[in-house]
Amino acid sequence: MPHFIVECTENLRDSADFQPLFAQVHEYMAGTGIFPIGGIRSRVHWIDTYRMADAAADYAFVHITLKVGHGRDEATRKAVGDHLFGLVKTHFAKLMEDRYLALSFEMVELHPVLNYKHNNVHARFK
Ligand SMILES: O=C(O)C/C(=C\C=C(/O)C(=O)O)C(=O)O
Repeated sequence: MPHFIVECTENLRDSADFQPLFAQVHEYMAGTGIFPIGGIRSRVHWIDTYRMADAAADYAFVHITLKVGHGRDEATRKAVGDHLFGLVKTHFAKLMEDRYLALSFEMVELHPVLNYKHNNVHARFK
């Protein structure tokens, strides 16, 4: 972790290109100096079964959960969240002009004790 976890409706599969967004997210997070690059992971879960609003149009949504370790103060987490949601909004700005789309983002702190890690990627960046 941190985990940048995207839930995205299947109707965006051809138009939402996540790799450029992930590259920006990783670059920013690593650049803050408070997230170890070897722990940053991003992924998309495509959702093929959903209902949105009145289901009367081809609505789409992207919900992102960022899970981070315990201990960073709220001002720090807020600054990170504000920046990341800004990247997300910019990434989807054109699509937002063209179709119905709901974007949302939340940051979740992992439990200070019940959070288990075993990761040999960090050594590569030492
Ligand atoms: O503390 C956490 O679990 C999340 C985290 C970093 C995690 C790793 O580096 C890892 O799983 O190897 C964080 O910095 O928020």
